[in-house]
Amino acid sequence: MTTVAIFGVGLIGGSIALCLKGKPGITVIGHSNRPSQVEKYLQRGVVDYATTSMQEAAEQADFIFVCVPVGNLEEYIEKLAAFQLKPGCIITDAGSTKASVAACAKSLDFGQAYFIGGHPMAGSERTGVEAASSHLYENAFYVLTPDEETPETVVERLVDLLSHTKANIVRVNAKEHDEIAGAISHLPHIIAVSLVNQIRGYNEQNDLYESLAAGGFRDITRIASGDPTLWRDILINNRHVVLKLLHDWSNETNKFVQMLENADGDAIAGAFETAGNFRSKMPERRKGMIHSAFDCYVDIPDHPGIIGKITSELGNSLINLSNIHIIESREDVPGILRLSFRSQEYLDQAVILLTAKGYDVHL
Ligand SMILES: NC(=O)c1ccc[n+]([C@@H]2O[C@H](COP(=O)([O-])OP(=O)(O)OC[C@H]3O[C@@H](n4cnc5c(N)ncnc54)[C@H](O)[C@@H]3O)[C@@H](O)[C@H]2O)c1
Ligand SMILES: O=C(O)C(=O)C[C@]1(C(=O)O)C=C[C@@H](O)C=C1
Repeated sequence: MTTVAIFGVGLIGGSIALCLKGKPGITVIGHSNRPSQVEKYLQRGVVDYATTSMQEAAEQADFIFVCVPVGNLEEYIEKLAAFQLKPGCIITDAGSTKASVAACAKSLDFGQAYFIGGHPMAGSERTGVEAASSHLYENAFYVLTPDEETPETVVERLVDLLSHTKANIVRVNAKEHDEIAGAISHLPHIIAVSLVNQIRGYNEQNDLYESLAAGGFRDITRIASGDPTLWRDILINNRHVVLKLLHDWSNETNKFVQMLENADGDAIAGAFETAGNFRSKMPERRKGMIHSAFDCYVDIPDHPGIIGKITSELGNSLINLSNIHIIESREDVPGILRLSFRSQEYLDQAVILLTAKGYDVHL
């Protein structure tokens, strides 16, 4: 039996738990300091067992996932080093930054246990176990940052366990990870927040700004609704990288200032063309890179006409679909349909309708 302990059963930890729970030979233990949370994990069926004792969860684990906010990672890793961990136990984390946690782990003595940094490149602006989904990591990239001293067999054991997430595992150096994550995740969050705050200022004088904001504004600003504490921690932790990126960003926006001052239409069109070409080359299936704003996943049994039936049910109830995508269908699992909507309202209506009609719907 393989025992997996998860510290921080929120969006990310809860989704890992859901990927692993019920798989042959795997038991999932969830930990929270708060008894009410422990109760909740059990009630929602996210874990097999839950406890408020960190030591109890850690000492029986073969794998430990630390999925707490970046600002609390080091304190958790330090506590783990004080326990009698099982020989061969693998500790990993899910933090959005990797260099500082890797340095912290390196400074500790885990006995015969190992630490390998991790970061699933998928998530959402939502938090908490309520937002967890067994489909979150499907087709996304999942970064591991083993160092040169981590034995290959140990990395392979973790990769093997993570195959249940259906993510693509990639190995990246921790420092390089932080530079890239800074550019493709941390900087976009800052841009989204600054943009929303700029418009919020105009809206104070005239609330038509808010009313007229349509697809473009909503698409680029969804991530501005991320958890403030979580993002505070990420940005402070990776501030040296992010500061350099903001400097480059300022140069990019200055190019637009110049192009507009010069009314240089060719340069403006050229900027859109270059960006469009690059973006269109990003494969759609890479959920971690680009994913639609309001998605749900429906398990579809292998019946002819089932997709038409689902879309008709939605159409009959005037629920507008913005996209539909069949995620690979394999012999051992039912097919999965990804349904995308333009608003949270349509998504909520679709989930209620399809669940009432007996479909298995996941967020
Ligand atoms: N949100 C994303 O899109 C995303 C994606 C990839 C990785 N991550 C990383 O995963 C980790 C967890 O993020 P999440 O989105 O699951 O957040 P979340 O708020 O949904 O979950 C955090 C969990 O940690 C627990 N926790 C334990 N100690 C805590 C403390 N002192 N303060 C606050 N919470 C504490 C919370 O109870 C909760 O269960 C973070 O390190 C984050 O950087 C997030
Ligand atoms: O899709 C989102 O809402 C996310 O914010 C996910 C996202 C990202 O920026 O892409 C956020 C933080 C992570 O560490 C990894 C993924």
